[in-house]
Amino acid sequence: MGTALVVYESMYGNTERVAQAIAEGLRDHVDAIVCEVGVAPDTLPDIELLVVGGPTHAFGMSRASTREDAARSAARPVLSGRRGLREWTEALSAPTTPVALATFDTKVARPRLPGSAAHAVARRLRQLGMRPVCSPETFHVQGREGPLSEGELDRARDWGQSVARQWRRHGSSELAG
Ligand SMILES: Cc1cc2nc3c(=O)[nH]c(=O)nc-3n(C[C@H](O)[C@H](O)[C@H](O)COP(=O)(O)O)c2cc1C
Repeated sequence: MGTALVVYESMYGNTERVAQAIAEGLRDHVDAIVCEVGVAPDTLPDIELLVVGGPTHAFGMSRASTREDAARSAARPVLSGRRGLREWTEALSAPTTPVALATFDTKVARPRLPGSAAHAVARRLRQLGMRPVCSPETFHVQGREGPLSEGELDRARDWGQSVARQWRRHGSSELAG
């Protein structure tokens, strides 16, 4: 059984908490490492399952300008101010071995806005040859800086378990096809 890597972007810590909960769920089935996007590797040797998530900013993945906006209003330094999923995936090399994929994002619960960082990053990673095992998933926060809506960490743990189960069911060879 190979290793799973969870890469997250987070300004205020909400997506980071979701990523940690997803990794807990994954670990019922597979070894899982969690990595903040600023220090995520640009190649993926030995990774069989990649789980990627970040906050939805301006209907998609963050940009330098939206991260600056996020930092301006924050009481503490933001976690992923320097590099987001967009910049990481631009630097990422296409894997030479099959990599299964699952993506998630966080969004405000209200108002319900269109757009999704999870869909956007999935599109980019599919272009690098990765194969999604499930649809992108969204977890909700109560306001721009959080907190997470009630029950979202439990849902994230369950989703992590379900991603690992679907990955095992499909098998990496079929996903590579
Ligand atoms: C600049 C900026 C733009 C945002 N745009 C959206 C948006 O288009 N849709 C949405 O649902 N939430 C939006 N949000 C709310 C973020 O999704 C929310 O801050 C995030 O889920 C919190 O996660 P984090 O603590 O990991 O950064 C935006 C937040 C910021 C700071």
